[in-house]
Amino acid sequence: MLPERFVEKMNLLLQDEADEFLAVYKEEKANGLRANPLKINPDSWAKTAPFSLTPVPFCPTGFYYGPDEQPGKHPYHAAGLYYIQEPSAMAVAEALRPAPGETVLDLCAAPGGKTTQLGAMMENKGLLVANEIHPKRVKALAENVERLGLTNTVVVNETPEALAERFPGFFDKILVDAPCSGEGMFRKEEEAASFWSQAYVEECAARQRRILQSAYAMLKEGGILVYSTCTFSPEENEQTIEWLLETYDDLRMMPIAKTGGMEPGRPEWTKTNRAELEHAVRLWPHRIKGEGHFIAKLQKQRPTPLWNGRWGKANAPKAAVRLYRQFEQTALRIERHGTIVSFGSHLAMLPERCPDWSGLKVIRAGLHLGEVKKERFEPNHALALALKTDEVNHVLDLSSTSREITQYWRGETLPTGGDRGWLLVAVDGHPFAWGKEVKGTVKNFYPKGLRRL
Ligand SMILES: C[S@@+](CC[C@H](N)C(=O)[O-])C[C@H]1O[C@@H](n2cnc3c(N)ncnc32)[C@H](O)[C@@H]1O
Repeated sequence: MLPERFVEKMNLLLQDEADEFLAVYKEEKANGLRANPLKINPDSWAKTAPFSLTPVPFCPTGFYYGPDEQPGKHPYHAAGLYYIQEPSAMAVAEALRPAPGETVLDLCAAPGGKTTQLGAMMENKGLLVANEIHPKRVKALAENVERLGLTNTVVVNETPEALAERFPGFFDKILVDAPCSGEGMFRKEEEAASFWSQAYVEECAARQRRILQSAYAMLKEGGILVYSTCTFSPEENEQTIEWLLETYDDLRMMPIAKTGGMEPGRPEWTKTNRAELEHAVRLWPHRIKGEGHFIAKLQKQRPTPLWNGRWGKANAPKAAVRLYRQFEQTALRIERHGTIVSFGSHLAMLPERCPDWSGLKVIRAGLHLGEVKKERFEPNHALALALKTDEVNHVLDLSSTSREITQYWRGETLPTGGDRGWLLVAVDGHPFAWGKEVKGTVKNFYPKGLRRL
């Protein structure tokens, strides 16, 4: 059931178009997945995938899948070949499109739909900071970052204000995918509709402004900000951008290409009626196949002193690094170069040009290599998912339709007859998890919390 006042408000805003807009709430939602170019070639994979996929017009790695399919339950999902994402949400990272090597912040990042898309665009080069304020939601973000094989990403659990204090003028590109009243989620999550009120819309708008103040402070001169919501209210969209342009007179709106049915922002829904608001885009559920989004892109012009904080330094004990290097020499065919840091008994390799994070809450810093346990090195699941099968000496490749892959996913051991030590269990050639083959049996190293029970 749609809130009555929401229906009245949309009728006023959309007038002749309102019936068409409101009718979509009676239809089935569209389902989408975004193929992960860090692991597969999206186009060729889509042709052979075990789902019926059709392209999303505004995202080259995005596909719609049918209402009866369940890609979330397939082992390819666990192997990080794709991310299940509401189709219109796929347009947001496309508008920012960071290049490999840039310094990028995703300020409101959980559960990681846009982070994983940005990381793939960056080809794991440069630095991507994925921040989430809520301690529970940040866990899902870290899991998705690992599953998709991101190695240049630092997952952080901070407020935007704490980050702004530490990183003024630091980032080339920032995404604020803001917490919003979620009017575009009413079809996907019925609960979102029960939260809705005009007062809630206004509360969200005030919070968005606070978050944007922090984002602005963290941009370099010439840096680019993308702001997005999954709601339709002008208060949280055009009016938020109007406020931003009035507050920071050096911010310039940049046009976003209006592909695949996207429409311009609506200046007439603001006080000042600035024509440049048309550079923003609206994805309407009655115009595209998806739930709806608003996206705006802006560039900072004001001279901003460059960040001059401290950089991250290697601090891992030599003995621990030696154990990792021994593991690398026996199990892998590659050597990874980078700054290795320790968190207790755990080792991680930092992304390029990574700042010092002391005093801030970091959940995951770059690539989690593994842990030293009783003088031995145990590789982490994240390392398995960041490798390619030809980078590992021993691979146990299982078919996605085999009983063994389901057994392994459940946490069972597998009899193989060999004794090769660490090996990479793969599904149809894609890394799935670590296993340790000892005296004829592969011991299961699929993380307990991720098992499919
Ligand atoms: C729209 S969701 C982000 C979705 C995510 N970007 C994705 O693509 O998967 C907005 C996020 O902002 C977080 N949030 C809530 N209040 C916040 C605040 N005051 N500052 C920053 N983030 C906040 C929420 O916990 C939520 O995870």
